Amino acid sequence: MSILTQIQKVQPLVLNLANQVTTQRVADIISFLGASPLMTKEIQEIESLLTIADALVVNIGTISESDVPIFLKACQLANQMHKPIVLDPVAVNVPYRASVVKQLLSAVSFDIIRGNAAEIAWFADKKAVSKGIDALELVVSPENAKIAAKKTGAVIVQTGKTDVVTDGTEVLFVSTDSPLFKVNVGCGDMLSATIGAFVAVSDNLIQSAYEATKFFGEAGEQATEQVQNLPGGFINAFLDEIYQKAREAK
Ligand SMILES: Nc1ncnc2c1ncn2[C@@H]1O[C@H](COP(=O)(O)OP(=O)(O)OP(=O)(O)O)[C@@H](O)[C@H]1O
Ligand SMILES: Cc1ncsc1CCO
Ligand SMILES: [Mg+2]
Repeated sequence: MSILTQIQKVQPLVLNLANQVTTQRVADIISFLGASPLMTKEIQEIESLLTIADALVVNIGTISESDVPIFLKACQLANQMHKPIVLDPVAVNVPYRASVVKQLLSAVSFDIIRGNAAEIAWFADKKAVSKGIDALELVVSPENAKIAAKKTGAVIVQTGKTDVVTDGTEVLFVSTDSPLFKVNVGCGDMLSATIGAFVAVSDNLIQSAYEATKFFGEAGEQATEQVQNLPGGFINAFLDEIYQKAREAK
């Protein structure tokens, strides 16, 4: 049974510490995939929510100092409960965010880290050109992704024109031609949530990360074929593709 079919069967609960920009899109894609999204910002309920959750997706996109305790507690409890964690280290190249992620890395094991080329370069201790949430480096470096995987112990999904998925040894590639992914803010956040839904029903980290990334890219290519080269139409066509492809897997 494919991981996508397994999602339709189990309808896993994906718990999100989401950012304030793309919360709705992240909830939508989890729901359209056949899984169940839940967002929280309340530390007092994090233990009970993790008890019923199948995976945790942690996105630092709009993190502030008062959020750090819930991020730490959620991740530590998820580790204790053996629930998989996906980290989206939005703009980790910015110093404050780097200090938060260092704090998390010292206390927590992440199962999967999904970021753009500049964000993944940070985990590999390599210099990279970025501007806020955007990677400005066009060269795909499987080397950085492999180093990041070895340093963190996580499966790394490094996105760009070609996506690289690696556990530090095995390296898998996903190449899809959907340039409007770059224009629509939050496609990275949506991919991290998609990976969360896949890993929620599979113990195989690299396989779930790869299949989620491939599925996401293929839906993007099919959406591109349907719309004029405009971002608004693309995002709706893309979400509809996700929904249809997920239902076909039933
Ligand atoms: N130049 C590109 N051409 C085609 N697809 C791309 C390109 N860059 C990224 N993508 C795709 O866009 C999706 C999101 O990856 P991206 O690297 O833009 O994440 P991100 O920078 O974290 O995005 P965001 O912060 O807006 O959520 C992935 O599926 C990736 O394959
Ligand atoms: C634009 C933006 N700013 C913080 S998070 C976010 C969405 C992309 O991750
Ligand atoms: Mg991002």
